[in-house]
Amino acid sequence: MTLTEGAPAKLNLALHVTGRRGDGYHLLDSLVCFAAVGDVVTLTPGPLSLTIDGPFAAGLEAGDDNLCLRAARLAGGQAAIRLTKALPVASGIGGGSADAAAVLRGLARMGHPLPDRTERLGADVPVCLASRPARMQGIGEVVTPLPPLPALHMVLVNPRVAVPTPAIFAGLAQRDNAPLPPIPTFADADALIGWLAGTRNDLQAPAIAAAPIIAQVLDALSAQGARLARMSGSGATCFGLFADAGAASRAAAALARNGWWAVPTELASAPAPR
Ligand SMILES: C[C@](O)(CO)[C@H](O)COP(=O)(O)OP(=O)(O)OC[C@H]1O[C@@H](n2ccc(N)nc2=O)[C@H](O)[C@@H]1O
Ligand SMILES: Nc1ncnc2c1ncn2[C@@H]1O[C@H](COP(=O)(O)OP(=O)(O)OP(=O)(O)O)[C@@H](O)[C@H]1O
Repeated sequence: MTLTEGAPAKLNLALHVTGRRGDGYHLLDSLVCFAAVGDVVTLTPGPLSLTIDGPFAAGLEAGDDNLCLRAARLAGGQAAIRLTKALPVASGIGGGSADAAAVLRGLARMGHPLPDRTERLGADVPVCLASRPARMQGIGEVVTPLPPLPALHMVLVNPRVAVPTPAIFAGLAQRDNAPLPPIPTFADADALIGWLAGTRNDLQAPAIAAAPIIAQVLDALSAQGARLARMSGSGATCFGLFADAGAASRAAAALARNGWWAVPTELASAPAPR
């Protein structure tokens, strides 16, 4: 029996860095949601193994360090894992964490309980396990589910530059920023976009310093009519929020002409409850 689990892209709609722990990890306060685009993981009972295919398979090794295998070992699960990699690697949308979470969800369906402290696999793994809108705090291990968000028409854009997360945190000029303002229940996309305007991604400035093309991506999203354009995670993927699905599709087609990965999408539907 083969199980399939989606591994949707994680988006940090807002990301404030509020401090740093003694071990160097940063304290975060983030509004996280998930997009309808993502990797796909299938699990077939049997000895542990991993094969990778899909458009971004070439950027990734299937060795012991792969987060799919690390997740399976942490859960004590045995399965032949197939990862179809649709998300660019090291791009701020949680690809590896989403894959690890999908493996853990699949193994849970096969009877292997979820391990404790999944943030050891990656700071984004706890929020990716839920794969639904949430506030993420601590270093990523404190996940508070939120009510469903209003429908969003989005474009994700990656200029095909891999950005290593540690270097971006190291480039922060200030580490003790204010937390997010209180998160209301948003009546519609206008209300959400209005609230987001009062928030930031604190990693955006150091990421632009490391990879200036990110500023071009943000400008290009705005020029295509995005009502809000911002970077996700530690970059380099940026998202734009658009008025409707047609506007998002037209913007993605125009941005793809730069040779960038540019996909129109919407919010993911949440995975079935376990
Ligand atoms: C930036 C975010 O994408 C926001 O959602 C995540 O916090 C990063 O999550 P991730 O890629 O799963 O990160 P990890 O693989 O756990 O950490 C990579 C590196 O990023 C830095 N790191 C990560 C998370 C965090 N809260 N503080 C950090 O300082 C650390 O140097 C760490 O060694
Ligand atoms: N299954 C996997 N998918 C992607 N990257 C993986 C995977 N397993 C291990 N990695 C390694 O993890 C690193 C981070 O990749 P990932 O795509 O998770 O970053 P990211 O999109 O920046 O994530 P985040 O938003 O959580 O910071 C890469 O350098 C990659 O080599």
